[in-house]
Amino acid sequence: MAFVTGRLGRPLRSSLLQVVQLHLSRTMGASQEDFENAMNQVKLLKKDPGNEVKLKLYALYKQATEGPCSIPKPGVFDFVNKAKWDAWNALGSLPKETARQNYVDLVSSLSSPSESSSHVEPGTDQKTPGSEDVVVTSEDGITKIMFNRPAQKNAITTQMYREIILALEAASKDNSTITVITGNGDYYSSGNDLTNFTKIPPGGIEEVAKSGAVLLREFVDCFIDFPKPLIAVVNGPAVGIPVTLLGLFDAVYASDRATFHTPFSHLGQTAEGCSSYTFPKIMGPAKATEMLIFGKKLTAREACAQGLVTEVFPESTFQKEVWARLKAYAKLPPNAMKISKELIRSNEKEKLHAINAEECTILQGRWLSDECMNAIVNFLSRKAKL
Ligand SMILES: CCCCCC/C=C/C(=O)SCCNC(=O)CCNC(=O)[C@H](O)C(C)(C)COP(=O)(O)OP(=O)(O)OC[C@H]1O[C@@H](n2cnc3c(N)ncnc32)[C@H](O)[C@@H]1OP(=O)(O)O
Repeated sequence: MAFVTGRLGRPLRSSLLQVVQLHLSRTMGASQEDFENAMNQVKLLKKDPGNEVKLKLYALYKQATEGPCSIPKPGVFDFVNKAKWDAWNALGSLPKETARQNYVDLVSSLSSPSESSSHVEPGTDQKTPGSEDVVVTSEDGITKIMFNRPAQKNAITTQMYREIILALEAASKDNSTITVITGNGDYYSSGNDLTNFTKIPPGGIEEVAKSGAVLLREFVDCFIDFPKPLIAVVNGPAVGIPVTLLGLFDAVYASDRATFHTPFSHLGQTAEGCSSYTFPKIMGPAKATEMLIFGKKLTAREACAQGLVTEVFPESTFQKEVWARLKAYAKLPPNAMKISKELIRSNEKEKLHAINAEECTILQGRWLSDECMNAIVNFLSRKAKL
């Protein structure tokens, strides 16, 4: 840890790079060969991935091969080309290498049934085969999206953010009535996988920060816009983004073993998931400050007293009680529930999108700060037993 002290800046960046060398096994960006393989895989997809995904693939392909969209915008009645142009243009100045990597990741999440989190047939009772990092099942009117990296405390990789986006998009349209997010193992989730920051593309750390902010914004937007009742079944401790997102859920059921921790200042980071707005609204600014600025960890009962958690259950009966209750809720008329959710949430949506955008812009800058790099180097050094 010698290299994390003193005045930072360039030396710290090179320290981060040194630590990153220890984590490089999974960190190389997609090669041209990976990209070409992915293009071939797309042609072999057994199922039509749907228009939204096809537009994403088109946009990423164009960005990866031609760079930012610079062709004239098609006319309003040229619906197909306008949708393609919009999708490409929305990628802004995303670097070619990142687009290539995102394309490869997206195809890999689609191409094998055991890999995709979002390919549960709508309305069917089935489990996604295989043991992947995000597992989606749909049963008894409930679509369950489960973090599934128990050995890493369900830390969320960039691939998982993308899979959850796809899973939420699919769940919003499937036949289920309610959607649940939960974790496998002893943790709900330990938040952003801090090794996400070690995948340094040719554009450097600036590019990591930029593409991270784009991904985070898209991820949180999906929660803001999710149309059905969204329930968190918090089976254990939660750190970082899985905590902040709770303000966008419709109900939060927690085991009495769960804890809620947002150590952003310790990490040189700032609030996300719209928590800079939802937390003060839910618990008042003073309690929100203790969590979001001072990193105070709450027990499940404290979080319930603050209004962040709906109800706490003893660990011994948690799963049984919560799922029995959710199965009963899932039998309620789906349209009435969706309309009521719309009534409760719609007047906040625009504001939440603006807050999300602002939080992501601020975080993009934070990720480049010495404070943040220092914290990540510290974590990686401990992990690498330096
Ligand atoms: C696209 C980018 C979007 C970014 C969004 C912004 C999000 C911000 C956040 O979420 S901030 C929160 C980040 N999370 C953390 O800071 C938690 C870090 N982890 C820990 O502090 C601890 O691991 C712990 C308290 C969660 C658990 O401690 P312990 O019980 O002692 O277990 P281990 O530390 O041994 O963990 C087991 C194993 O898991 C790995 N791991 C756990 N959490 C993370 C993580 N967040 N990122 C990466 N890896 C994690 C840990 O390193 C161990 O791995 P190993 O066995 O050493 O290989």
